[in-house]
Amino acid sequence: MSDALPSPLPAWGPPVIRTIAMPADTNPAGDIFGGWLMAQMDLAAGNVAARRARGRCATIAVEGMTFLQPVVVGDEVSLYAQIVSVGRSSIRIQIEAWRRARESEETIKVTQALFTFVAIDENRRPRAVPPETPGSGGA
Ligand SMILES: CCCCCCCCCCCCCCCC(=O)SCCNC(=O)CCNC(=O)[C@H](O)C(C)(C)COP(=O)(O)OP(=O)(O)OC[C@H]1O[C@@H](n2cnc3c(N)ncnc32)[C@H](O)[C@@H]1OP(=O)(O)O
Repeated sequence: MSDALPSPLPAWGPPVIRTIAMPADTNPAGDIFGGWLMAQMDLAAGNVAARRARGRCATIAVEGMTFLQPVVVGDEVSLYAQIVSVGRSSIRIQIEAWRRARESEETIKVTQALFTFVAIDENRRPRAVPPETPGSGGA
């Protein structure tokens, strides 16, 4: 029998990014800066979008950005992503960030948002997202 604690993590597969919150990422109050978390979410979603679109993508919108719990220095922060839908040139991706305190197995959802990316060409104009291929992601 396993001693592992039950985990409510999203069933979206492994995190796209896992990183450690560092002192340089704090706001004046000493907690982790929300802008740093948003940047991590943008990076994670952008990585998923670029993989699905097989090339460059630009963030066009962020909906429902919600900060549920604070993150503190030393936390392990994991970014989970799921493609929600794919349009002609756009890809919508749900992102959640979860924290794990350094010396705990408890994981807590700290932020969530819906990012929309547009696949762009070399002139930064929208291009069609190519058909899905094995390994390029869902939806
Ligand atoms: C060289 C290396 C490459 C590979 C590298 C891989 C690395 C991977 C990791 C990096 C990960 C970092 C990721 C950071 C990504 C940025 O930081 S990007 C920087 C911030 N974003 C920007 O500067 C974008 C600025 N905006 C623009 O340039 C233009 O709006 C765009 C994006 C070119 C779109 O042009 P547009 O004429 O407005 O587009 P339009 O044809 O009207 O609509 C296009 C689509 O967007 C949808 N749309 C339009 N407005 C909205 C809206 N408000 N909300 C939702 N959807 C909308 C439309 O419905 C349409 O969807 P489809 O029907 O085609 O599916």
